[in-house]
Amino acid sequence: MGLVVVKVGGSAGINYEALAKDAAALWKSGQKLLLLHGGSSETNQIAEALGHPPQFLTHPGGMTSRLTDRRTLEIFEMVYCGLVNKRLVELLQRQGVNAVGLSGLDGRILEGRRKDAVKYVENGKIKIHRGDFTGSVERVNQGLLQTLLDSGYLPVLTPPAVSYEGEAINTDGDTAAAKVATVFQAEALLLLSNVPGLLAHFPDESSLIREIPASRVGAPEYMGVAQGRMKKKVLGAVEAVQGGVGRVIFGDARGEEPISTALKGSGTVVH
Ligand SMILES: Nc1ncnc2c1ncn2[C@@H]1O[C@H](COP(=O)(O)OP(=O)(O)OP(=O)(O)O)[C@@H](O)[C@H]1O
Repeated sequence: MGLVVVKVGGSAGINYEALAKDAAALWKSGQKLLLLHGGSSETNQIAEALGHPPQFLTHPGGMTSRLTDRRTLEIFEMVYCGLVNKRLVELLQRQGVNAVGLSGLDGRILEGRRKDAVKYVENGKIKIHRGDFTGSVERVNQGLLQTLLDSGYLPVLTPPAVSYEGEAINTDGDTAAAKVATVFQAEALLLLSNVPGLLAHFPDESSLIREIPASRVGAPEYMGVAQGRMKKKVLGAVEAVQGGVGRVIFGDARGEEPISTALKGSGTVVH
């Protein structure tokens, strides 16, 4: 059995207990897993509560990202590395799985270039925001992850990543997961979120796209229907399938047995 990489989204509605239960059952049956997670919705809530509300930048291509100044980075770390990561590790430990929670900073697991200056659009004009702590993952410390897996530990990974200069950088979890899956030549990459999969007419859940041929996933008919951050998932899928990952599945993490259900082919399967 090959490795399955599972990215659990951080939008509202994720059933973490069901996810941990399912992961534990699969793990005990011998399925090697590597988990990554997000935390965007809880980060927004806690940033509000702490009086440093989230701000988002819209890039010239239409993609949006969180403006990450130093204070935002600290709040991001509290939620991703603290709250969400330890929640998942605890739930897995309760299920008898020896999970190890690590950020991309630890052991330089997820490494990339810091993008200090970010282009964004405001009132139709392109502007530059400086001093951002963001970047995308270019390298994965596969050796460390393999050592953990070989020793029977289930790695639970989270952003931030680390820059080549050693700074913490906010990075997109979906494309980071795609990078990890590619490096491992994983059997499958699951991108689980609070929707049934890629919807042709978001938010109409009955418009689920069931299957996408790997050669077509980057085409406008699919890229075009993904709005906002869903675009990152489609980009991640393109990278993974082109990089040799067996299949990518966009699945639902709100119900019972979310990993097994996705592996059985519900959701949107890219192969
Ligand atoms: N065509 C589409 N099909 C399905 N979802 C879509 C589509 N277009 C936009 N979305 C939105 O994308 C969201 C999922 O992306 P998002 O990045 O918010 O989630 P996540 O991965 O769960 O969170 P995090 O970034 O914290 O990991 C859905 O909640 C939905 O609102």
